[in-house]
Amino acid sequence: MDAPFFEIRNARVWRGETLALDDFSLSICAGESLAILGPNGAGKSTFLKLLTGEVRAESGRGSECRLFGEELWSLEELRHRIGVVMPEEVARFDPEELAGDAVLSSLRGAYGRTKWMRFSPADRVAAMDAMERMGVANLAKREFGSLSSGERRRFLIARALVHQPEVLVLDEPSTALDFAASLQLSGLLQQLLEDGRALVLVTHHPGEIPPAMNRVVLLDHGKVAADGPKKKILTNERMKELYQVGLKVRWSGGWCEVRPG
Ligand SMILES: Nc1ncnc2c1ncn2[C@@H]1O[C@H](COP(=O)(O)OP(=O)(O)OP(=O)(O)O)[C@@H](O)[C@H]1O
Repeated sequence: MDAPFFEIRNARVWRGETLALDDFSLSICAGESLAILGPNGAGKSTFLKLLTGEVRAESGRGSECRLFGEELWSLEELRHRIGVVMPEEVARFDPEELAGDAVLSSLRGAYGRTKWMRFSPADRVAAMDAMERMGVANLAKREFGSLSSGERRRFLIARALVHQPEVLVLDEPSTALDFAASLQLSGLLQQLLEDGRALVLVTHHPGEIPPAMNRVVLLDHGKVAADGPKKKILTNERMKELYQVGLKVRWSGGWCEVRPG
């Protein structure tokens, strides 16, 4: 059987002087998808940084943190095995550069600026394939800065997919998207799940969790507050406890709707 993609036990993670994750335990199987929710400051980004190797858990005290079964890993290897999509990456591209180069440059670990880079025909096919999967191949020759926010977000996902990663990690992917673009994005994530792609989705909005994603983990004050099938986890009572306001949860066709209640 494959080693779990991610396994952490009894871990503490410090961000500066703040204990961001405490007594933190979580396991994600290879190929498994899940959504992570929690209030501001709950530790979601810190958890993502653990997944991508950007921060490390405190050693000792019986704690353990393994990625792909290993306690030690190289960031270079992780970058190929885990595709990460962070909306703030958009700001790293020259707006005048071709959108397709945003995807190609990912193969060299760069953000655009492909002028002096060499790419093989196979690289170009891989980039085109990733853009086609995201429905943006026809925009490859447009300037990156001329794209809508939703189109740019699709290019970011194509950038991550070009490495054929084992898992795609998305940090609040609908940030700053309008209503229609964020609905389209959720549909796109549903499609990726249906194609067998493993996703780890960090979001503030339960309504963005695609129907094909069943596991939900709630974080609160640096700890796992709940973990399980979404219909058991996203309940009126639990949402009220977590966000300290009355909320009503409804389900429709596998999508979650949360209203004041
Ligand atoms: N670089 C840092 N230095 C000091 N403290 C930090 C740093 N980054 C995060 N923290 C603190 O760690 C805690 C967890 O932060 P984190 O960003 O992981 O939460 P989050 O759930 O992603 O929040 P949000 O929903 O607001 O993005 C917070 O108390 C935060 O202030």
